[in-house]
Amino acid sequence: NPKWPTNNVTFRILNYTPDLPKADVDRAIRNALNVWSDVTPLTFKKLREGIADIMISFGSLEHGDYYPFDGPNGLLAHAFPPGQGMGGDTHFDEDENWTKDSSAYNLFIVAAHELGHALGMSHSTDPGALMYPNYSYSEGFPLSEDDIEGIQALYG
Ligand SMILES: CC(C)C[C@H](C(=O)NO)C(=O)N[C@@H](CC(N)=O)C(=O)NCc1cccc(N)c1
Ligand SMILES: [Ca+2]
Ligand SMILES: [Zn+2]
Ligand SMILES: [Zn+2]
Repeated sequence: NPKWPTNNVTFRILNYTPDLPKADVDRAIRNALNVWSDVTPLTFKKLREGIADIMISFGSLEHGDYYPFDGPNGLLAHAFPPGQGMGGDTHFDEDENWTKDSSAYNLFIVAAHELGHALGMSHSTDPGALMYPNYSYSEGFPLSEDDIEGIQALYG
C-alpha cells in the first residue's frame, strides 16, 4: 500500500456540509485525524489556503472525479490513497445526512474510515474493524486491533 513519504501530513477543508455547524465539522475531522495520530508518529497540520496533502470536500453525484456519488445512502464517501494531486483527497456525499450522534450518518466515524484510506489503509474483513467496508456506529475509540496493526505496519 502507498503511504505518505513523511509523517507530517497537511489537510484542508474546502467546503462545509449545511447539515452541521462549521465548528462540529472541524471537530469531527480533527477527532478523526487524532484517532490515527494517537497510534502512529503521524502529525496533521490544517491549512486554510493552498494545496494540502489531504483536500477534504463535500459533493453530490458528479463532483469532479470519475467516482460520482449516488444520492442518499449507498456510497457515503471515498478517499484516494496517498500520492500527488488527488492522492489523499477525501470526498463526502452531500446527499447524506451528516450527524454528530448515533443517527445516520455520524461524520466522525465516516471521516475516521475515509482518512484511513487517505493514509493508505485498505478495507478489512474484520467486521469489528473501522476499515470494514460497511458503516456501523460505535461509541468510544473506533480502532480495532486489526486497524492498529494495519496503520502501524505503514507508519509504526
Ligand atoms: C467501494 C467504496 C468506494 C465504497 C465506499 C467506501 O468504502 N469508502 O471508503 C463507501 O461509501 N462504502 C459505504 C458502504 C457501501 N455502501 O458500500 C460505507 O459505509 N463506507 C464508509 C464507512 C464508514 C464508517 C465505517 C465503515 N466501516 C465504513
Ligand atoms: Ca450516497
Ligand atoms: Zn470524489
Ligand atoms: Zn472504505
